[in-house]
Amino acid sequence: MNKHIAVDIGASSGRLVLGTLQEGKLSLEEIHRFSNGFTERDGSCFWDIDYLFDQIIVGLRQAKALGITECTLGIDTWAVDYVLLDAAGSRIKEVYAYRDRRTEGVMEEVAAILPPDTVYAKTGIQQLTFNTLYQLYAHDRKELAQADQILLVPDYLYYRLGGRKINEVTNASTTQLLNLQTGDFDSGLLSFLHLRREQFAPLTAPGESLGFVQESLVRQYDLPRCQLICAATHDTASAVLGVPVQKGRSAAYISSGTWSLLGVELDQPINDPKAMAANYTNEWGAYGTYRFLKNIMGLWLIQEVRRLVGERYSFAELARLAGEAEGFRSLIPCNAPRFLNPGNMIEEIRAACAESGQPVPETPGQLARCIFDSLALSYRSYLQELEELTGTAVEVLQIVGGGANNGLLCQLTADVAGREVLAGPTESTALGNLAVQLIHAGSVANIAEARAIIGNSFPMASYTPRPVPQLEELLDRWEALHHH
Ligand SMILES: Nc1ncnc2c1ncn2[C@@H]1O[C@H](COP(=O)(O)OP(=O)(O)OP(=O)(O)O)[C@@H](O)[C@H]1O
Ligand SMILES: C[C@H](O)[C@H](O)[C@@H](O)C(=O)CO
Ligand SMILES: [Mg+2]
Repeated sequence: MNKHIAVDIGASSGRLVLGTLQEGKLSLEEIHRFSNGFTERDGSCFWDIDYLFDQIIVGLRQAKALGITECTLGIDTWAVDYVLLDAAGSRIKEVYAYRDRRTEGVMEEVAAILPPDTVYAKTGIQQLTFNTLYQLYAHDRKELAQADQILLVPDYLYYRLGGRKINEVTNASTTQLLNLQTGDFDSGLLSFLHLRREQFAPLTAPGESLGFVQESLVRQYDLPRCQLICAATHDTASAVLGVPVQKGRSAAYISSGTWSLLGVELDQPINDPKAMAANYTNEWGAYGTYRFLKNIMGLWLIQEVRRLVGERYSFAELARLAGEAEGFRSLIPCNAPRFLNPGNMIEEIRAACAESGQPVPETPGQLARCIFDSLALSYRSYLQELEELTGTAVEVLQIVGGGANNGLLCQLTADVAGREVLAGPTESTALGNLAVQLIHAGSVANIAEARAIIGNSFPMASYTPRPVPQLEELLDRWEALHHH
């Protein structure tokens, strides 16, 4: 089979992308793109998982209409969120979105019972209020006890298509329940949650075949014959696979989308006390690697501003307006919990600026510039921490994902971080998803070859650092903001 389709569903949008490898070049054709997002109902936040499944079917029908009669298919989505199945394999409940406020205070409550350093030594996963560990702790215990199977979102979509129940390892690691030493769900953490191992599925690695899309679906919807290949189903794990390698230069990546995930790919985890104090994570990567990274609030900030000012402003337009606004006029501590899911992001940003005695952004351009300036300074700070924790200096920063299209943010990042930024591929997640399929098909030998092909197929934009006037003063302001 030489047709390969990546299903990449992020928190803000999803897409089905056809990958074609010809004479050493990989090309992408977007077959279907759709919006995604959670809705608030009676004070809770839910994803519409049936809508997402339906969009996959729509995309596959379009692939068939394009003449694709058979293909392989890989699925990746955002992390941590889960689906409960009953013994008949039916979904028990709506799928909570990780920005739901039910986990507020839970991390602290659990920390009073389970020492965080014990959990970090076991799992190496950063403390995020919405980790599956905390979501399950907050979940109704009776309902959890009824769950015959707990699948993460992409596992569930595979199950709906092919009937096979798995927990794919890269995404399973984001639950903060996988034990680095045993390579399985940690029995102590499961019993803390009153859960049994058999309520989870077999841990499965990227590259395994998961059978075919069920014949009943193929017939009912006139779909291609699809072999399901287990992708690196955490979208960030796929994004990292899609980052071209910089020969001879040490690089770090930023997977820049709803979140900005800044990190490096390691062969061994770093879960020592220093890494814990800096709240760096060791999410599992494909092929036995680890994604040593940090979650930064990311372009969620501008997504929310755009939602409020009106979607008549494209992201490109907001970046242009930001470019016309005064630089470093107002800054926000991007990773502060207040920005995780405020009712009104514009008011939250304005309040944060007012409270810290800074000019309050008024226009969309000023708001956007405040966000991009602040993200760039966040990247600089966390990059410095990353270098200290790994003991490796970073020469080049590779920004992939939708944020690679934001030239202003890429340039600001190069300026304040003082190193070259290489931007692209925008669709690194889909490319990493396809890479696993191509390796499974034997068309590509390994991930190193896949990354070389991606680098040769998708040119990257280079941003070299420009001098930042009064940089020292600006960094002092940035520091003060975090101790405000
Ligand atoms: N032309 C553009 N100019 C500026 N910013 C852009 C442009 N195109 C996309 N973006 C930025 O990219 C973001 C979307 O990135 P991306 O498509 O990687 O996210 P996603 O895959 O939908 O979600 P997730 O991050 O959850 O995977 C938008 O929020 C926007 O800020
Ligand atoms: C909630 C997760 O940290 C988040 O989804 C991030 O890991 C991700 O998947 C970004 O797309
Ligand atoms: Mg994405």
